[in-house]
Amino acid sequence: MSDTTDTTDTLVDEILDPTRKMKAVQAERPGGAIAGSNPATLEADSISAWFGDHKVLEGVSLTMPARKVTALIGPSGCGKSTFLRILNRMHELVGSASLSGRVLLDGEDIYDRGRRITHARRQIGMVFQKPNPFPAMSIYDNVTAGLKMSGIKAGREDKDRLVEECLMKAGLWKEVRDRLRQPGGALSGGQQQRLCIARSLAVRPRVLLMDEPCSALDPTSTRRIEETIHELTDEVTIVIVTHNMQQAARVSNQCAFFLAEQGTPGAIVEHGATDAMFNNPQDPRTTDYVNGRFG
Ligand SMILES: Nc1ncnc2c1ncn2[C@@H]1O[C@H](COP(=O)(O)OP(=O)(O)OP(=O)(O)O)[C@@H](O)[C@H]1O
Repeated sequence: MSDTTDTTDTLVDEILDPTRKMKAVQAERPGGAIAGSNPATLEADSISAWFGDHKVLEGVSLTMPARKVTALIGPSGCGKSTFLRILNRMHELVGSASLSGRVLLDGEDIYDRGRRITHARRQIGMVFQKPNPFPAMSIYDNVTAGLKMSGIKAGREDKDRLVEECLMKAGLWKEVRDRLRQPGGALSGGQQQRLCIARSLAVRPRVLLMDEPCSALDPTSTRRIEETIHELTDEVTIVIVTHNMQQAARVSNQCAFFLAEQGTPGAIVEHGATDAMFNNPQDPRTTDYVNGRFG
């Protein structure tokens, strides 16, 4: 067996058994390391962001604890999606975009010089507003597509196990197990979104970012995704942008309320436990927003 195959097999084993990698990492580097595969705490420290000269975020600091769901709420244009995209280095894909501040994944700055962008993206996955499976690709290949993009090769048996595991976690296995070779594009919108979640999980992210994942879905599919979010909290830290206050209340442990007032950059007005944000907010602007008085 070649060295390449050994490395590949190890990576696949790590994907299938996250504790294996963590034990190895912890043995090598006491105190933990960025390369682990367990849910991580994500911390934004004084994040400001620009598109060209237009400052869209100002001094945003927020801790998103491991194994918790954090909801980002606020009216349109206040910078929630920009903030989310900063959390996995997607903001820098826009030519005019810039930022200041730090994003710490279990204490390690993903923007440190020398940290590869692909490393951050693999550990911090993203599910988008509109389900975006590869439509002509089979359900099975959609799930394993992330492996290929991350340069991870796997044998058939390992892939089979991984596909089943990820589809189970995404709550889709029972619906598709008899038609894994059918195209991803043939699924319903809600099923496609769960397929995208399964695809994200296949590279064993430590954090999953979700940008309005239910806004294109009907109420039943929305419920199903919310159940999936609940079931995933032991697997991955979740940060979700949502305009739906009931959804924020149902799925999140904590909320951060963003606002961009009168042409000023977006900032966090208030954040805290979801119960407190909805039932006992400290800022009158939060009270108005969560009660649907604006936005
Ligand atoms: N690619 C871009 N180029 C230039 N400006 C942008 C770009 N993307 C977002 N903006 C601007 O940044 C600000 C924040 O936008 P962002 O999409 O982050 O807000 P949001 O709170 O997520 O809004 P929504 O809830 O409507 O999705 C807005 O003023 C928007 O016009």
